[in-house]
Amino acid sequence: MSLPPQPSGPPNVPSIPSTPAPLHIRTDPHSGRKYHASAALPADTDLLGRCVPYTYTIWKRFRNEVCAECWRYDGGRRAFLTRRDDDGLDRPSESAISQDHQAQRSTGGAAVCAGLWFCDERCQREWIAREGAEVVDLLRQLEAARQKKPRAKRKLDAKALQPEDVTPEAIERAWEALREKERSPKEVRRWREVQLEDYEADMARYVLLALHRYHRERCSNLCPQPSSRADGQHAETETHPQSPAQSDAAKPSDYGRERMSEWETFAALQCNEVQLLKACPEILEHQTRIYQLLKACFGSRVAARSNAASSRSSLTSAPSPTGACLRGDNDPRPEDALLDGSSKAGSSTRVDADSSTQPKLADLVTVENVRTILGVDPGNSFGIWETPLMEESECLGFAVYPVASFFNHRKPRFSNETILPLLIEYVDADCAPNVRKERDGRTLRFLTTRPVEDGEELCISYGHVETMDVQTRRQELQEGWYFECRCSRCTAEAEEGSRT
Ligand SMILES: C[S@@+](CC[C@H](N)C(=O)[O-])C[C@H]1O[C@@H](n2cnc3c(N)ncnc32)[C@H](O)[C@@H]1O
Repeated sequence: MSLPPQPSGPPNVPSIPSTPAPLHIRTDPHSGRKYHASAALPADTDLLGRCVPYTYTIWKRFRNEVCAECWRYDGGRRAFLTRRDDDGLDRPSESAISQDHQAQRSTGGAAVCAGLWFCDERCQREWIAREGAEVVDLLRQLEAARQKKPRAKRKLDAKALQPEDVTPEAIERAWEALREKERSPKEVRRWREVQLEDYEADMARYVLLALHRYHRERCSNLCPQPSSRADGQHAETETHPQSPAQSDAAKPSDYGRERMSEWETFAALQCNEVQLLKACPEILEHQTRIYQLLKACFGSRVAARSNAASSRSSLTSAPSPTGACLRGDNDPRPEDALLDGSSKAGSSTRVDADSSTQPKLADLVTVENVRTILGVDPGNSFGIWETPLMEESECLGFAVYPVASFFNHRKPRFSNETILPLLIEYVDADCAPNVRKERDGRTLRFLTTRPVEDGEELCISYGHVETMDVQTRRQELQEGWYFECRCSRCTAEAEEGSRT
């Protein structure tokens, strides 16, 4: 599902790109949007600067071996990870309260960990400054819903779709059923009991981080407010797969606009929901369970209030020292403030007087947004691979870098369909990637591998397929990224194969 690693290139390249970025987006009816050079560029041109992920997840298996900030991994050794969650940071009230709150769900009253480990205080502070201090509490709540022990495999819903039944309409019906159910607060409260399997909890973290980023953008007025989707209708599908929330965000034609918000760019990425579910129909059930839990914990203010109320009684019997001196009994709970969207980066535990007009995280936990985020992963995300990259490198998780996801894999050959197939060695060079990717911590950089002409398409390689024969290569790209590769090399080799 995630883009595999690229070999690293030389490190001696500038980190700041020339501005404005020397590339623009064009659209092709078959391969969608793609980058082109806006001018002749020398080798080693830094095309996008340092790209940071919009959202990511580290698989649970590696979570206590990888720094959540710089993604350092030391072959499974953990000695370099000296900080955890927000431990040691001066953030008394929310943390203490939320841990107490979570004690309800954890066994034996032990506080639930948010699942964040850091090299040192610097990494910890950087992560918290970027993501928001309140996210630590949100992740704690989410982790409390992770199954404690893997159970025997859950019996899949008898009505689960079969691959041949997977159509956009069938998927829409499944989500519409959830929209119907969530009209009942009682039903949503029941969803709080959902226990997520590891895969589901890891994906839920990815969704939650994206929703929270979107929320922060709206709080800083960087992002348009979502339009009301009471009818639950999705945007009309254009020639290229569209995200469910794309009409709230950008159309492909919006590219080139002066400034798109990060959420708009993220939500405008190609949606591979149908392709993913056709390949693995059981994922739909995982996705709906992720939604139920997120809705119940973070999207339902009714449920959140009752949650906060029961937490209040547990606090009364065992108040945390810091919480007790910071709040009066009638003060709003930090959990309410968080869901009301009035807690800005953990700096305040009070709900402002005008909180009703402020953006609310709860309002973003919608079927459309969650489907958009889940639909972006397959085919757009980049694997977080152990470095230096080797044959046996571990894939530690995945991340989405919205602006980086418009690079196509090699140059598709569409405009010249009528040209007789060229010699394979020649077309290989013709469509060979002219951009390489480098990872430094959590940032990615994209650099030209050779001089590029004005207007030339800029493309990367999606990974380890390069040495495979054309059939295997196309199959890998189809199964991993859901497209039939139309690059000159694949096209020519396939034509050659069918002639011989
Ligand atoms: C990471 S996205 C790249 C951006 C994409 N073109 C878009 O409009 O969002 C990957 C998708 O681009 C298209 N694509 C990329 N490289 C291609 C190629 N060599 N041949 C055909 N389609 C390609 C496929 O639809 C693929 O699923």
